[in-house]
Amino acid sequence: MSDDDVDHELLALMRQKFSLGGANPNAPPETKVLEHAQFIYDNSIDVAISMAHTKLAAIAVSEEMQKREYSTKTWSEHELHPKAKDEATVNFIFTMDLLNFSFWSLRGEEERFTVDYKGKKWTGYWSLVAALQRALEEGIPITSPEFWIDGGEDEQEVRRSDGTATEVMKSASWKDREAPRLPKESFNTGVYPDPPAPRLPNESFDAGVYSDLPSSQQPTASEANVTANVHDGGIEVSDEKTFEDQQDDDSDVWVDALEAQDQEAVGPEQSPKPKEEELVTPQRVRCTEDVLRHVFRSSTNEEIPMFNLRVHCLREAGRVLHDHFDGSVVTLVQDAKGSAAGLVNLLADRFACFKDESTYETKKVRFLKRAQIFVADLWAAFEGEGCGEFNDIDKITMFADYRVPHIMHSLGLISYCPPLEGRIRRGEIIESGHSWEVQIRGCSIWAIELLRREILKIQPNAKVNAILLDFFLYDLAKEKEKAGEEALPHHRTRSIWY
Ligand SMILES: Nc1nc2c(c(CN[C@H]3C=C[C@H](O)[C@@H]3O)cn2[C@@H]2O[C@H](COP(=O)(O)O)[C@@H](O)[C@H]2O)c(=O)[nH]1
Repeated sequence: MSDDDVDHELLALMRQKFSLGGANPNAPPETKVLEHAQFIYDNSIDVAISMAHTKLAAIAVSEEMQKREYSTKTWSEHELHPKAKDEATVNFIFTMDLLNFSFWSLRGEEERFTVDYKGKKWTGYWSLVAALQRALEEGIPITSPEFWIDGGEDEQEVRRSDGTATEVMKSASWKDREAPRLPKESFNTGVYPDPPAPRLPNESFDAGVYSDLPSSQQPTASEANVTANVHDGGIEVSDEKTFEDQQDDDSDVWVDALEAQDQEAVGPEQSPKPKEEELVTPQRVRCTEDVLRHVFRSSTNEEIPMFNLRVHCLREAGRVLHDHFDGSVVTLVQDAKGSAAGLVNLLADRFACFKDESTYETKKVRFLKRAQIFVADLWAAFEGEGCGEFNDIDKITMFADYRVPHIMHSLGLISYCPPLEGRIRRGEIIESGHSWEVQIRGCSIWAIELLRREILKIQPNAKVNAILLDFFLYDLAKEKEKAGEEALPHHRTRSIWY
């Protein structure tokens, strides 16, 4: 064979080994999370999986899940989870999983971020769910993507004071809009009046940029990413708060205007009471930082961790949904055409704040925890139907956070090398992207896969997948935490990813 001849055998081998020549467009979507988890486990030196404990746990966990009739139905039985199978629930779950990270606190139970709702005090993940439910009850559309982009609608409904006639008024531009004159008491009901128009002309909003930042300060996509990706594979609160600083300025403007309005309302020369026939400005809220601080207010003096990055996640997601999915989460879900892996990949490709990846031994590895838990929550909330119907749901893995690895360690499924266990026991933070953090996350995903396989060996007809195992272990962890049965604390990483 001369040098010019093509060695077709070698080419076929290379194509097969490196899937060269373009991926097969008809191949079903894959997230590669489980493949990467196995790679991490095969190359891990600081985290181990005990097959003996895995076999024992397979018996205990499958028996307990059967006893509790643990299924997708369990999801909606939680007091705070939405029950309806409708678009509002799709939006609720998306909002929840957009912000579903880093609730742990260095403070004690009495001091940590806490949300009072329905007569109870909620912490951790449940504080987020409670805050969202509370906001909706207060009339704040916190689960609406259009609300997040802070530009508000171009149209606003203006009701007559007798509530009968309604006319839709197209506001020429936010700049021209009058600050509303609402009687003071409406403010106290927690229903916020519109803040004064931002200082930008409407066109800056139409340009699809954040509406309340002077264009000179708009975070470009890469800047926003840089803000969002301060650390490889993870994220920390960044100092560059051009975006947030501007938010502070705007909210000051609004607070000043409201105080002036209050003065007006309570000053000696009472502003004339609005005449009955006058139109009452609609009680519509805009997504300013003050409104978000109200949504996530705590009954202790610790604010919700990483508040600025949560605001960033909402703004980014609102803008991406507005620009690419006509502002609708349902459209986003439908674009995945019934594939769970496809929807996970869509989230990771389109939303920086879902792109939960890291590197291990110079190889890029994917965890995609919040993208996967969004699909899993949809599947469970809709019991596998409608927006929760996926033809490949078993491709979803365990969600690599800080809570489930914690219970897996206490069950003996995973164990840590002494230096790592010491670090965790001392409550010292492990940097996001650190090899130890990546090994804990990857080995936890792989351990759940081994547990699932062991359960199917003893019960071939068991209706179990990584999602239900994960949900069950999370709920079990919370029960043990409540009962004070925690041996080792969970590992601590401040990260937007989980
Ligand atoms: N792997 C995994 N991680 C989960 C959950 C959930 C809640 N899922 C609900 C839906 C179905 C289940 O039945 C649950 O009722 C929250 N988290 C994560 O934990 C952390 C919060 O912990 P703590 O501060 O202690 O509340 C944070 O990273 C959060 O993202 C889960 O299920 N699996």
